[in-house]
Amino acid sequence: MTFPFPEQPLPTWRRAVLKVGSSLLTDGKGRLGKRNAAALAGLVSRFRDQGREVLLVSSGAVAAGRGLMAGKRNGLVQRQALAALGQTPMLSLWQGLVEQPVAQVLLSHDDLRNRRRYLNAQATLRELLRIGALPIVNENDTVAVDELKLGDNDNLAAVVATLVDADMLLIATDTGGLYTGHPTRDPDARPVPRVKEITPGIMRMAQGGAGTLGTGGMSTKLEAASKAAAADIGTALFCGHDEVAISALTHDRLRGTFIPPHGDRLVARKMWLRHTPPSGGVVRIDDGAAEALAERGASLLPGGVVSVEGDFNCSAMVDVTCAQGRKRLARGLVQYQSADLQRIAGRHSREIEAVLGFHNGHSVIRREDMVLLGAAAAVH
Ligand SMILES: Nc1ncnc2c1ncn2[C@@H]1O[C@H](COP(=O)(O)OP(=O)(O)O)[C@@H](O)[C@H]1O
Ligand SMILES: N[C@@H](CCC(=O)OP(=O)(O)O)C(=O)O
Repeated sequence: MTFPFPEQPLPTWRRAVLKVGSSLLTDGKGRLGKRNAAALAGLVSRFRDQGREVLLVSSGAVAAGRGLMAGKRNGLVQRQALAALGQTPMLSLWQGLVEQPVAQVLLSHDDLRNRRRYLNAQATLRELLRIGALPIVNENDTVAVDELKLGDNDNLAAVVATLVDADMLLIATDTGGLYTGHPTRDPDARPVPRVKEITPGIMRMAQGGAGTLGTGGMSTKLEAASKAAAADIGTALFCGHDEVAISALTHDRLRGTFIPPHGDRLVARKMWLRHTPPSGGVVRIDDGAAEALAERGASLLPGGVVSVEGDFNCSAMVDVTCAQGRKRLARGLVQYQSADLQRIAGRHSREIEAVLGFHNGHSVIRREDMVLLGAAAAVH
């Protein structure tokens, strides 16, 4: 019996990388299975309805390839062939479960070491998010020989999170999160809900590698969390087959392990936002939006905008105030210039493109581009 994880609040985020490993995508016979993927695809869709962006890092190509061929094939070149065979079935599995179009992105170490290719990968991923596709990233196993391998998809997910400037790394596992010892083999193993820092002692808790299908297991998840924390991205480990844990995430609650970011980047960014010169522009918002900003740390959506004052460009620093009066609630960088913002004020985010003929994202001011002022700042 494994002990359950307590529920805890999870810092709100706007763009996340969700990593799903082979063990969650295969059935008992090692074939590609739909059950867990369906619940996780549902989670991706709910995040999208909430106006958040998600990229998927999905394993399962080798397992899917193995499911198609009889006999054992474990050498490098055989795994590469299995990955090539299984890549399309893995992608089709996801495409059958989400409404948005899925986009296949295969990366290798070389792509990320070369600055031009790194920037190209970054631009493509951002464009895919902008047009509403679901990027599904996997290692390009077919060309990645051992010394050029990124290694495993947990570490790849941390690299992708940094690449797209995500503010959360969500790693689904086949167990509840990190335990003090192996969850099924060690009867004394207890849940670890929060890890402040990945020390050698914490690494020792993760024993052995993954099962026969994956390459990761818990130790690569901790390595990935450590990389993400250094890039100021928090990591949440949760059970990818526990419906309650999955649904909790849509309310920014975690049943699993949280590894917080180191925090320096956020502090520096908030400082910078606080001191960026104003453009003179004012965005007035209704009470619901004011509450969402202060209580839930949400981005400002066009639906909450009541009126706009002043002439400003996209990316200008504006004051966010109540609908009446001059009380300043926040300041932030706008995604739309004043004339466009006037036209989308009060509208739903999904109407933006129809009204303006283009789309700069769901938000008027993204969470990471905003700093709360006065009493509201005390909450977030
Ligand atoms: N301390 C630990 N806490 C949790 N899981 C651990 C620990 N040590 C080893 N493990 C193993 O790691 C597995 C989690 O990785 P898993 O989700 O299978 O990986 P992948 O995503 O690579 O398929 C657990 O099921 C367990 O077998
Ligand atoms: N690229 C491989 C997965 C490698 C991997 O890291 O697997 P896992 O440990 O299950 O996340 C594949 O698609 O099968």
